[in-house]
Amino acid sequence: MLSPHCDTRQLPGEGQLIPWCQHSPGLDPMAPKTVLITGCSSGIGLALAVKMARDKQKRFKVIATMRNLAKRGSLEVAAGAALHKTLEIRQLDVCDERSIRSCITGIPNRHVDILINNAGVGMIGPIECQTIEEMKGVMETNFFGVVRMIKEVLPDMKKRRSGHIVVISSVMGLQGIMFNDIYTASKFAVEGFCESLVIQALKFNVFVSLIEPGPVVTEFEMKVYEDAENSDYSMADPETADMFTNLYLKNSKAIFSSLGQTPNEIAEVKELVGVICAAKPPFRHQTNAVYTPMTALKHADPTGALMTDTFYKMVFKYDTLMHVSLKAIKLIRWQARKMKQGVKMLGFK
Ligand SMILES: NC(=O)C1=CN([C@@H]2O[C@H](COP(=O)(O)OP(=O)(O)OC[C@H]3O[C@@H](n4cnc5c(N)ncnc54)[C@H](OP(=O)(O)O)[C@@H]3O)[C@@H](O)[C@H]2O)C=CC1
Ligand SMILES: CC1=C(/C=C/C(C)=C/C=C/C(C)=C/C=O)C(C)(C)CCC1
Repeated sequence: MLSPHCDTRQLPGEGQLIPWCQHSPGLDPMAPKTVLITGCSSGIGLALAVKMARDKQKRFKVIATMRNLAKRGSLEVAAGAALHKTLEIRQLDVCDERSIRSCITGIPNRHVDILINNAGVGMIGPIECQTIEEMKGVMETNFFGVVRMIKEVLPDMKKRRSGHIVVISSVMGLQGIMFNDIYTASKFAVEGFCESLVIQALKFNVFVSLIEPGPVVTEFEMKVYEDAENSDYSMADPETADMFTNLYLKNSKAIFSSLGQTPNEIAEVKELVGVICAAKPPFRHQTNAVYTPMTALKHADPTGALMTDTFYKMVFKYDTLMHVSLKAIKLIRWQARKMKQGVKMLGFK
């Protein structure tokens, strides 16, 4: 019989049911795993921290970190009874090595089973209007933030011959989107770094997984739109400035409203928690099946022509058709959600 901490869910692409506790052979399978998550003041980090801390099988002890502890209120409320039981809140700024070291050193035996690199910032707009310092800021958080965290925990994981490093990347880690040049570059950097590291890590029984969400409705979206509203576009030529404000922003809002997932959907069992608990965690996992055909364009044609032609036409030629399709997708997803709610209310799983 399996222990109560073993999970036999069948994950997509897996042919057999495997108990998750085989993930760390040699360790007490009953002991909860210590999970450290960065950027838990809002959005995906907060949702995931709560989901894991409130796990019915009590498989996790969550160290939910944030750079500014004054923002802990929402997490404390959402965690409810899990606070100080299966969830602790700690300060950690991924741009500050001392803050990282002090947080990790404060954990008994520096023992982190699962590291979830979630902290990140967005940046949109024409590059003519962004300073190199601002661009470096995005790389500092999204790329070097991940590198700093992994450098701190990997040696311990290697010694223990066990561990899982999860990185919240993005579909923009796979494919560029206009006016997201620097953000995309930061996520490509993360993907390249992890793709190189994964093989060496595997030799030490340490898994690396990249999670690639499409648009998720969080403060991330609000922050980039707010920045966009307050930015000065006089450094860009009028055609580029107009393309960004009147074409990109309009299209992006439509994409978020039709394809956007909620942070809770990302944290849901078959998404992040499913990947984390898999016996053999996948290296890459996209969370939004509706968005996946878009990223597939790149792999279908290595010359890049299929992807660039399609995106060019979507933006500049078939704008109206794209909006009609997005509205149809929004309606279908709304109906699917309602049906799911109805099924839940009737008491079916
Ligand atoms: N929303 C989306 O559409 C998508 C988001 N992602 C990725 O998901 C991750 C989470 O974003 P999301 O939840 O959407 O956005 P949120 O803005 O809601 O959350 C981002 C979190 O990162 C934190 N953070 C930023 N800088 C630092 C830092 N230096 N040190 C520690 N924490 C920091 C923020 O803290 P603070 O409150 O202090 O700013 C916040 O807690 C990011 O990596 C993002 O790139 C990927 C695909 C899509
Ligand atoms: C797909 C697509 C578009 C926009 C996609 C967006 C806006 C994706 C956002 C993803 C996010 C926010 C990821 C975060 O990491 C355009 C350019 C409007 C038109 C062409 C096709």
